[in-house]
Amino acid sequence: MKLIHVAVGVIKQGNRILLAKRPLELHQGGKWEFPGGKVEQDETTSEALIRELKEEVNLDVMNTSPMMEIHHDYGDKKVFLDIHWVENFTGTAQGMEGQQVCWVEKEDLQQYDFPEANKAILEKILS
Ligand SMILES: Nc1nc2c([nH]c(=O)n2[C@@H]2O[C@H](COP(=O)(O)OP(=O)(O)OP(=O)(O)O)[C@@H](O)[C@H]2O)c(=O)[nH]1
Ligand SMILES: [Mg+2]
Repeated sequence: MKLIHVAVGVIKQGNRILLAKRPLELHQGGKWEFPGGKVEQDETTSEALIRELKEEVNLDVMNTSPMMEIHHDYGDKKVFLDIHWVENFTGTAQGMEGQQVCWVEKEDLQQYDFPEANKAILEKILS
């Protein structure tokens, strides 16, 4: 099975984190996620994330910093999530692909339904 390298951004503004809802037709559709997407050839994780965050939520990101890496096997798909903190950006978040986005207080994150692989990310954010 192919391994998918994904750049994932935990976008932070004060005590709030940006979440986006995955479109129903996609893998893990209907769940909330941290915005991001596949890393393409010849791109660093940070470059991929900066590109994806512009495309998906219209934010202009200056830089990102590594937070953690997660390998997860969904059975139908294997993912390598390369997660970065994103704290330096400008613009107003909006779902450019019609997806819902929202800023959520850290303490309220556990009320949202995330893909299985995201458990460890939540623990890290709350630690
Ligand atoms: N962006 C993002 N992807 C996540 C998270 N957690 C998680 O398991 N994933 C998985 O990472 C994979 C890559 O997501 P993606 O947005 O780049 O790709 P996609 O499903 O849109 O596929 P496509 O671009 O081929 O249509 C998906 O299988 C998704 O389920 C997360 O928090 N954020
Ligand atoms: Mg994506």
